[in-house]
Amino acid sequence: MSLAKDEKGRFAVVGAGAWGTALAALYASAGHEVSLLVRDEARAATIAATRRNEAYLPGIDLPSTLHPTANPSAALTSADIVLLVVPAQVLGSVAKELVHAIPSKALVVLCSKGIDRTTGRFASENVREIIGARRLAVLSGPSFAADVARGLPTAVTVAAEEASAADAAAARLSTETFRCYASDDVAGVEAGGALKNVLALAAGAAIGRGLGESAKAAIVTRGFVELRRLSAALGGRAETTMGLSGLGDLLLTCSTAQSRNFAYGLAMGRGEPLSGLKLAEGVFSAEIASRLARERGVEVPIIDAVADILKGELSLDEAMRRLLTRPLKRESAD
Ligand SMILES: NC(=O)C1=CN([C@@H]2O[C@H](COP(=O)(O)OP(=O)(O)OC[C@H]3O[C@@H](n4cnc5c(N)ncnc54)[C@H](OP(=O)(O)O)[C@@H]3O)[C@@H](O)[C@H]2O)C=CC1
Ligand SMILES: O=C(CO)COP(=O)(O)O
Repeated sequence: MSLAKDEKGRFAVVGAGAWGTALAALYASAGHEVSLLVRDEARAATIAATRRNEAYLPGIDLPSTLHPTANPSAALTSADIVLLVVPAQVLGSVAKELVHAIPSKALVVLCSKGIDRTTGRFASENVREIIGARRLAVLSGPSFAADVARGLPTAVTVAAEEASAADAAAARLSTETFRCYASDDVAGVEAGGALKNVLALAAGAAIGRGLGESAKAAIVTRGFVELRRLSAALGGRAETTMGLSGLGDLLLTCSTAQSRNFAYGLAMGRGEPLSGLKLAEGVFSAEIASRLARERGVEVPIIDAVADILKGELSLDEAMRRLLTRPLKRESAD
């Protein structure tokens, strides 16, 4: 049940990076009224004038009905749906800064995929006390910004604490090319979105180091076991990890250098410079994911290895040796 064609929403998208711009383009193309809140005034003016966001979505024409602005109240005042699309590490501060400008009845949709490394919290936990849980939803699933901005089809999960609120949010966020499945498993959806990024670093590193597709498949499969274990320990349901924001996004992100996390892992594996690479959320989530697992007594050897490599405490070759020489055991999915 998506919105009827004449039921148009007033969307405000906060964050004009790749994903924010893509979602703004998606909803503007679907006929909704859309404001895109850009941090920098000059960039907002350039996007408005050129109908392009070359820094983040090169070569993609943006609909003329999308309104870029650097003015928070202009973007937010009349919105009935607000999408927060900034990196996980700044989501809390951005929410605090804007909360007074967000209309009290607006649905607030969190689109970041990561864990705040200072608080150890996922997006909804971080923002709940600022915005209020009742009007929050999270959106996650296999969705490269460039694909969505071009109008290519995909399906994602939209979660909210109440099942009926999730149904309503999924209906409002679905378009003809963007199919939203509803879920009331917020923890599971957020865990899937954040942990797949860490595992994509490992998959990319294996390919970059020349270990081959077989090694990558083994890492992705055993990584998925870790995702399932840790998600369950954090309150997520098993069926969610088998869905779009678990297996679905893991497969996408571990399969191509179009993923910034996979590309970052590739560069790590090749020993190439890492500075100047695009946002790879897994880099910020790895150590805290490893800590959350340790605190809950959950075994996540691949996630631990990624965290140790990023801290400079382990080489890739040592990491592979460490993984391959763990005590042999029966294969188990949990
Ligand atoms: N790209 C994708 O395909 C997808 C991304 N996501 C998730 O969405 C989130 C955002 O990713 P994405 O848009 O791709 O990232 P980008 O790096 O492309 O863009 C980040 C955006 O956040 C803004 N920003 C950064 N810091 C702040 C701050 N302190 N205050 C306000 N704005 C800030 C940046 O502004 P400025 O340009 O001024 O620095 C920029 O507009 C991530 O968690 C990512 O995992 C989810 C699904 C798909
Ligand atoms: O989350 C994404 C696809 O679903 C985007 O992945 P990257 O951030 O690795 O590019």
